[in-house]
Amino acid sequence: MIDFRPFYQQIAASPLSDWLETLPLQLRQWQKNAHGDYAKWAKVVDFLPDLQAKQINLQSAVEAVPNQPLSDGEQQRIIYHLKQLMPWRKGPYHLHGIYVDCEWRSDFKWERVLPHLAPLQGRTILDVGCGSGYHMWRMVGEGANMVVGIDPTELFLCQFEAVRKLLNNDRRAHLIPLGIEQMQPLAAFDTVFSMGVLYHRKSPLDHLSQLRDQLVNGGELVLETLVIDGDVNDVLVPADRYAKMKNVYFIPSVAALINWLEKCGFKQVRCVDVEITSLEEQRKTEWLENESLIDFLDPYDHNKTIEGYPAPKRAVILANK
Ligand SMILES: Nc1ncnc2c1ncn2[C@@H]1O[C@H](C[S@+](CC[C@H]([NH3+])C(=O)[O-])CC(=O)[O-])[C@@H](O)[C@H]1O
Repeated sequence: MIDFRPFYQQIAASPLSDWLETLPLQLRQWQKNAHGDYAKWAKVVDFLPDLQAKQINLQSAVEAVPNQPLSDGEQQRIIYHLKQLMPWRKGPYHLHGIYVDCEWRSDFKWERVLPHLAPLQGRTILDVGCGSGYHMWRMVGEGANMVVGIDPTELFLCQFEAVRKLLNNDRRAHLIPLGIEQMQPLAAFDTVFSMGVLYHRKSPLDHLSQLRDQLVNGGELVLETLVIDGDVNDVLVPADRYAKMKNVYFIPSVAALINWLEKCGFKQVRCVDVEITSLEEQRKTEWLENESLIDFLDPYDHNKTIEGYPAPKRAVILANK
């Protein structure tokens, strides 16, 4: 089982120390209700070997460069264990010569976002809905002081811990298996990321307020979400599914989103990027058995989802508290 006590020790003398009022009890409760396969997935992390990498590169990729090339047998053993944690959605990871080619090229998103950010050097960062943690490692690569991700999906916690183990057990990033709505307001993070989460929330303005509650005064919010074309009053609320996803609630226009952020008290709200999701960024690989973007689009018109809605388009918005 994954041990969170080292994290408690690490935050005890940090700006996050108030979190110790609620976190240990919440995680004890979480453990009781965790997914039936959690114990099996956590064991996979234990089965992975303790390899010492010659170099860890987190600046241009997420990569552990091996001391010496692994034998075919060793590589196959690690691939076997990592594949017990499929589907691998967010990546890619280069781990001791093994290329974990995930469904998403999360590096594409990072390249769209990074040039616009206040420098991450020395910052304390929260990544809400961090998935397997790909972007957290890239934040560490930019010199962040501490990166905490939260994501309630147990499989992603185990993927994150597997990657951590193969990155020389790096303890500059941490994944806590909670939803944002469960976090006490800490007002302690210099930068808060919420990427790919807003459209999954039933109450988007509450989500924005919860993100604001985690920021220090003057801190920066990085919000990335699905958008539609339109003006300040245009918001799509899909009738049933959107791109085959059951849990999509609100897809605003950029103007509507900026209005929401301002209503929640954010300042200097600005849109820095809008991009249609490409078939190069989200696609099927040998690291996932499920369908991918190509199956979610109208086969005769890739500008539409299979349900007839506008195809996925994503905006990056920055704002300050
Ligand atoms: N209440 C919640 N609180 C926190 N996380 C949540 C919650 N509900 C769902 N999630 C998590 O938010 C992530 C959204 S994926 C974005 C990953 C990454 N950020 C990316 O930008 O590539 C996008 C997508 O799958 O559509 C998943 O990992 C959920 O488990």
